[in-house]
Amino acid sequence: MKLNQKIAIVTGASQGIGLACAQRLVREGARVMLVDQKPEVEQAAASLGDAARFFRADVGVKKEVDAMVQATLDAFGRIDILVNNAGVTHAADFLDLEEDDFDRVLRINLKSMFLCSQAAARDMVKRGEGGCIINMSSVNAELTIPNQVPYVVSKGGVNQLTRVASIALAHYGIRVNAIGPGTILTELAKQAVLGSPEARHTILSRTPLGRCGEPEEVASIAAFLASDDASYMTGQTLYADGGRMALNYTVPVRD
Ligand SMILES: NC(=O)C1=CN([C@@H]2O[C@H](COP(=O)(O)OP(=O)(O)OC[C@H]3O[C@@H](n4cnc5c(N)ncnc54)[C@H](O)[C@@H]3O)[C@@H](O)[C@H]2O)C=CC1
Ligand SMILES: C[C@H](O)[C@@H]1OC(=O)[C@H](O)[C@@H]1O
Repeated sequence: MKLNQKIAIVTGASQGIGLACAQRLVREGARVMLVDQKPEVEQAAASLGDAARFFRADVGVKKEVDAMVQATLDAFGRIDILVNNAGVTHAADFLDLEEDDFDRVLRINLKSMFLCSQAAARDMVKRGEGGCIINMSSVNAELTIPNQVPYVVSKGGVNQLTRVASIALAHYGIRVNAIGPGTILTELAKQAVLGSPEARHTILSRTPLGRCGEPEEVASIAAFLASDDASYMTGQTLYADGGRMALNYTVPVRD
């Protein structure tokens, strides 16, 4: 139980990687505020028992982020860990992409992480006992998917936000790191890149471990980064992608 009595916020926690992170942090002894815009977040929190609460918010809206932080302080009295996980994608070719779609993805995937980090860090600084922020980036911070322009742009920004926030907050004992998953078996990936056998084959042909990842294999990294086992790590992005998805290298796909 490496996170005994720590208080965590996990955004995008109704399903997928976020829910897996909340489950693992609870297993490690933390108490967790699950945050999501979807009503399913209530059921997700209920599945975790007394160690969890829920708050519905659009984390790309400052007013709702401030309310999320206040609700966490009201419920648990402090914030030790923030997992910025909420994210969306939008598929469109560069020349067809609409401004509103670009803005929406950047607001949710990148601006939200700034808003949540600033709001949580202000409480951590006030309390003077340090803290930990974990941003959910992606291999797509470095590997481009041509028809997912705002997604790859947002994830590149997440890596830089992680670095700049880590420098700004180090003096206060607040560590800021990111996780860069490869293709993980969630609704997002199923809709974005796993929609056909051909698409799945393409991804697996560039994945040396020969399979997509499970949400729990990302959650274990979040639990590590949140714990004192990572006490000397800040400003880093840890990739969990089954082996770098190299552009020209392919591996035999084991069906
Ligand atoms: N699934 C994958 O292959 C990979 C996912 N990621 C990242 O992991 C994170 C989680 O992704 P998945 O679990 O796959 O997605 P998902 O689509 O299964 O779950 C995302 C959750 O975030 C919530 N959400 C979306 N916009 C929100 C907002 N404005 N406010 C609050 N909640 C919001 C959704 O309601 C949903 O419950 C995302 O940041 C994604 O970019 C990164 C690499 C790979
Ligand atoms: C939306 C992407 O295609 C999905 O999320 C990621 O970051 C991985 O590249 C997945 O394929």
